[in-house]
Amino acid sequence: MSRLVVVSNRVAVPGESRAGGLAVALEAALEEHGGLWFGWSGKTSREGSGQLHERREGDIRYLTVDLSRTDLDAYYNGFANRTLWPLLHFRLDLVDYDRKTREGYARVNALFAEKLAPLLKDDDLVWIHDYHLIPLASMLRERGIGCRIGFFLHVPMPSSDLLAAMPNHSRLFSSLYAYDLVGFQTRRDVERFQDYVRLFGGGKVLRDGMLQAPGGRRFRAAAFPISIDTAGIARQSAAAVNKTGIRGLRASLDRRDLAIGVDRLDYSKGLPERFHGFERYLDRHRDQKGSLTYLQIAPVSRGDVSEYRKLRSELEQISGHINGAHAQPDWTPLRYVNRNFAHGTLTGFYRMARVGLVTPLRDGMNLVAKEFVAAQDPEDPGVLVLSLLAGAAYELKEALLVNPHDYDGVADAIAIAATMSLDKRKERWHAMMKHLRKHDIGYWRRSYLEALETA
Ligand SMILES: O=P(O)(O)OC[C@H]1O[C@H](O[C@H]2O[C@H](CO)[C@@H](O)[C@H](O)[C@H]2O)[C@H](O)[C@@H](O)[C@@H]1O
Ligand SMILES: O=c1ccn([C@@H]2O[C@H](COP(=O)(O)OP(=O)(O)O)[C@@H](O)[C@H]2O)c(=O)[nH]1
Repeated sequence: MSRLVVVSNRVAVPGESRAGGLAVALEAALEEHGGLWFGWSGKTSREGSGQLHERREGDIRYLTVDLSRTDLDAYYNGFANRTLWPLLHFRLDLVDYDRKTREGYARVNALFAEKLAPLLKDDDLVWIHDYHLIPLASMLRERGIGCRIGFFLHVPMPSSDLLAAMPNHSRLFSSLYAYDLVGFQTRRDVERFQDYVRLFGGGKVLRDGMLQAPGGRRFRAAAFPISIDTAGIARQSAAAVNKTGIRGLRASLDRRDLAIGVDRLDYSKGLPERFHGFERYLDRHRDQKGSLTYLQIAPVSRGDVSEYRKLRSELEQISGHINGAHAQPDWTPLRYVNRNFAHGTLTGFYRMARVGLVTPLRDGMNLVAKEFVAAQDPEDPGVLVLSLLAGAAYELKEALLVNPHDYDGVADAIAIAATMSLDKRKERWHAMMKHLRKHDIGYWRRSYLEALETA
């Protein structure tokens, strides 16, 4: 079996790791193959970029690199999160294109290539993750690396016209041609990438997912929808019931039902729209008023990027307005919390909720949607209200699917979810759980790595 080398912007070093599906999946893959996980250390250094940190845990070697403040600002806060993130989430209006941050992004990718290339062997399998590292394979190839290299894009691939609106787009996106396998979350993302290659990228779409770059190099593009540790989350949520934090939330609800949302504070997650949808629910379904409390957990994310700071103050304003207009002396309709919670606690919260609200404007997948389903009590499952514009909607078809821009539709879906009969709730939940049991995180990584091995 080949050694696996995983490269991602964030590395879940044991002890420092943030809970999440990706860490679980990649750790299990590295344990199976033995290997190396390489990426940013999460730290800035006054001595400049390049200082390496190493840690070993069994057969896994974690190698991380510090970045200077200037490089981090250009690469992560700049080009990755102010240019590529909005572009890939269909938000041309928010794209800030700047040659300087683009150079910083290229510089950090080149630094990764320089540190990684000497460590690679011909029979390694290299798996690079996400929009932070698009040009990395081409930079490794320039340094003579010939082993199999795969890429997985965790975020959406937008329409090709949007990609083509970015200055110098082909220099960046044609660097994807250096991979052997390019993985996307959904079939639609693959189709949109094929359109780009055909219409703007000078390449050809062949049969069976194969693509041909202008120089004749062939590579494959396919969908591998990421998932969760379904069985693990079901066990974790059942065990969470008696934890203090969970009991505290239940007691505070005073027998009211709970609706829950869990999202990084990001404009792609559609939080202002969701708040408006909830307010519309309070207005349109007065008979239900006072029977449902909505808890929105929204840990601050990318706080150095101005759009994220603006969003935070916008949400504070809307949540204050909703509670001011609708709260009663003994009931606050919306609880808005900017804290990060451990996975073990979140799964207990999900299980307690009658309604799960996942309404992004665009999302590559959205693991919270899948976690919400897996965490439900089989005897009394809650209902998922899910945006049609999340990757997860391609699989979780028995959720109540909504368009997040349609506030009335979101409002009515909340009302339907809150009053759905037990039989209907069970029927929908069983169908989604059946899918998630088979298509779990292990299925995702096995299918990707098998495809890369045979690429
Ligand atoms: O690393 P951050 O800047 O703090 O952001 C966290 C991650 O956000 C994005 O997640 C995406 O990946 C999920 C798993 O595939 C997917 O379900 C979700 O739809 C995506 O938004 C980002 O792509 C990651 O690189 C970040 O680490
Ligand atoms: O307070 C929190 C909020 C979120 N999460 C986890 O962060 C991940 C978010 O993944 P998702 O795909 O939904 O969105 P992303 O943030 O990656 O865009 C999920 O595993 C959540 O359980 C967490 O552990 N604590």
